[in-house]
Amino acid sequence: MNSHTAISVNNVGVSFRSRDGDTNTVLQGVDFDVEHGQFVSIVGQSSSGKTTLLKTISGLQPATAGEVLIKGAPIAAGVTEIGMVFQSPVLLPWRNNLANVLLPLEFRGTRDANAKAKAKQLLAMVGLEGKAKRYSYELSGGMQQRVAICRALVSNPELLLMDEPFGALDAMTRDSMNFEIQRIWRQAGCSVLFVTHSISEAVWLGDRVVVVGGRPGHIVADITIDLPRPRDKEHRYSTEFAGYVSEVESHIGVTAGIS
Ligand SMILES: Nc1ncnc2c1ncn2[C@@H]1O[C@H](COP(=O)(O)OP(=O)(O)OP(=O)(O)O)[C@@H](O)[C@H]1O
Repeated sequence: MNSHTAISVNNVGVSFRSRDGDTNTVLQGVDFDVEHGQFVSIVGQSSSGKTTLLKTISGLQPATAGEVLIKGAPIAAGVTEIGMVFQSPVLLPWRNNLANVLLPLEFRGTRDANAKAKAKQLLAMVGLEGKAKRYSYELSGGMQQRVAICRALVSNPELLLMDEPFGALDAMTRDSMNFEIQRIWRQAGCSVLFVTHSISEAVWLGDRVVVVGGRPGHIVADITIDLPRPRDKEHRYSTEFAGYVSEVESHIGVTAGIS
């Protein structure tokens, strides 16, 4: 760990015990750091433990071995430093979009005089400035996911955890959200851990692609993606991009992608 390290995952293991007493070790010896402001994509076969890893980093799932440190401190102390976005936006239908964004501050009792302005500023950042008073049922899937991203960012988290955030969107919306999240991340200045089933999405977005594999799950590859930023469409058709996709595929153990 150095002064730029946002998060350290130190030799983490997670086991579950079934009702009949069997132990299922899902993760073992998971060890990696994320630098402040880095975008790290996580890929791996289904059931390899990617969601379990994100939950453990967020503190929702206790590690049975090792530890997770956020800026050098145990996660329990720094839980407000983390924002989460899931595949489903899970917005409360009786609250308008602005009130949904403000929700984490109300839960934590940290809503202050500037909160509303901050929430409005985030909605404007994701292109929803005119939708603050609208309700989730009035928005498209991509717009709902942008509100969920604002809700995750409203506490100025050090780390944004995203678990297949665009998995439920149609291909064209997903494509535009890929551009959006790149812009949002650069503006927000936080670190991102981004789980996806799409290898090309992982490569296109990531500073690194971390591959989880094996039984129990561990990190089988950690590949630095040395493509220029900001990334645009032409990078997806470059030889370098194709090379990275092929390298990630070889570590996952598939030849035709995983979704
Ligand atoms: N609370 C739990 N209790 C028992 N087993 C669990 C629990 N949570 C996850 N598991 C098991 O851990 C393994 C990894 O699950 P996880 O959801 O982390 O995988 P994943 O890589 O995210 O999968 P996918 O790509 O399909 O979403 C699975 O076998 C799952 O059944």
